[in-house]
Amino acid sequence: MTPGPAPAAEAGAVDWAALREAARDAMSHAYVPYSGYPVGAAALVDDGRTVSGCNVENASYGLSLCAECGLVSQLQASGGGRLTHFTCVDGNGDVLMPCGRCRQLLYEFGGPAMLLDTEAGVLPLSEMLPLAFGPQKLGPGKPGPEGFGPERPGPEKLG
Ligand SMILES: O=c1ccn([C@H]2C[C@H](O)[C@@H](CO)O2)c(=O)[nH]1
Repeated sequence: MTPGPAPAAEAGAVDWAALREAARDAMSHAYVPYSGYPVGAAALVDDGRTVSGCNVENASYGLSLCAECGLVSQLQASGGGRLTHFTCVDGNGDVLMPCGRCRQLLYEFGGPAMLLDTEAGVLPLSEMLPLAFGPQKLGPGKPGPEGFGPERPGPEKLG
C-alpha cells in the first residue's frame, strides 16, 4: 500500500500508466505454482492511496485467491475506503479483465461508478457487471458511496 496522492494527480487526472505499473509490481509477487499464470491488480482509493494484490494459489486448487482478493483485503486492512480506479494485468503486464467473481468483489468496494481499465478502454464497472446485485439490495444503511461514514460497519459494531 502506498499513501496518496500519487499516482492520482491532485487535479483529478489519473495516471493509468503508473497504476498499471503498480499492478505489474504486484504481479511479480504472484504465487502460481499450479497455473503458472501470474496476475496483479492495483487500484486507487478515494483518499489517494494505492492498493494492490497478486494471486496466491493453493494445492487445493479451488482455494486459490485471485489478485483482486488480495487487493480488497489490503484495502480494508489499510483503512478501508472506496475504490475509484482499478487495473489488472497478466504475466506479460497486459491489461486483463477481472473474472466474474472478482467483478462482484470490486462492486462491493467501488460500486457501479468505479472506473475499470479494459481492453476496450476505461469503462465504469456498471458496464462490466450490469444489473448487479450489491449492498443496496439489502436495504438502507448498507455500504456504498453514501454509506461510508458514521454508519460504516466497524469493529465497534461487531459482536
Ligand atoms: O480476475 C482474475 C482471473 C484469474 N486470476 C488468477 C486465478 C488463478 O490463480 C490464475 C489462473 O486462473 O489467474 C486472478 O487472479 N484474477
